[in-house]
Amino acid sequence: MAQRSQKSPPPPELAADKAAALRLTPVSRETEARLDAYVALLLQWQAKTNLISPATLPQLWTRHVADSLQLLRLAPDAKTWLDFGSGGGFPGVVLACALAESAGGSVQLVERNVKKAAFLREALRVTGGAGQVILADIGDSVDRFAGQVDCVTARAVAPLHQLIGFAKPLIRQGAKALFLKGQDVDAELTEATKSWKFSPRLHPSLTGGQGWIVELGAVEPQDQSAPTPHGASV
Ligand SMILES: C[S@@+](CC[C@H](N)C(=O)[O-])C[C@H]1O[C@@H](n2cnc3c(N)ncnc32)[C@H](O)[C@@H]1O
Repeated sequence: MAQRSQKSPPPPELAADKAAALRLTPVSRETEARLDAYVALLLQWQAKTNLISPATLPQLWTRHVADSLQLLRLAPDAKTWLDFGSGGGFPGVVLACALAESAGGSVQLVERNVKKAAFLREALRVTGGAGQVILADIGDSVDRFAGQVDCVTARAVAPLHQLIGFAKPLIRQGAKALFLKGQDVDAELTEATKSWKFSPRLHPSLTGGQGWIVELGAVEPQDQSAPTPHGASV
């Protein structure tokens, strides 16, 4: 069970931001209690470790929590999730808090930074989130999850072409990919099509700004031996 927060209420600016976030992405009372515990821990650790950009702290709930929660409605039947480069826990810990309420739901959080992995473990412990932290490099660990993942996620970890390379074994086995991207999504898509054939669905972020979610259901490498329009091979 989530540990109910015994602290005083959040400062007024965070209370308004939290209300706005939960209007965008409503959650159960149980999930809200877990998220409260997570935010309290994150603010505590943030004082000594840089987990998120300090400039975004006043919008922690909308910029980070709701940004993460919005993925759930794009994969409503997904039970097993894998989050690449979870860092301070977005979207991985937020998803783990929400999935704790659904039977069989869980998230694997892959993070190579020792300190951040320790934070993620503590966040799962304090919130009772359904997940597990994997202290590893994505490239070294992803193969072992093929066939077991319904949905793979990443935010602010690597360019799209690299994320597709990491996720390819999972997507081939039926996983859906949901990658949170910013305003440079078009350039990233253009770059990725040099290496990969794919048909992305683009969802505008519910949290406003210039954010997008790139949804992928199938990827294949481009045929590197195909002749170019000038007759040379690439
Ligand atoms: C900019 S942070 C973003 C963290 C979080 N996803 C978010 O949106 O707040 C990128 C995180 O990905 C991790 N990371 C980057 N490349 C990785 C890799 N190849 N394997 C595992 N973790 C990686 C970094 O250690 C860092 O914690």
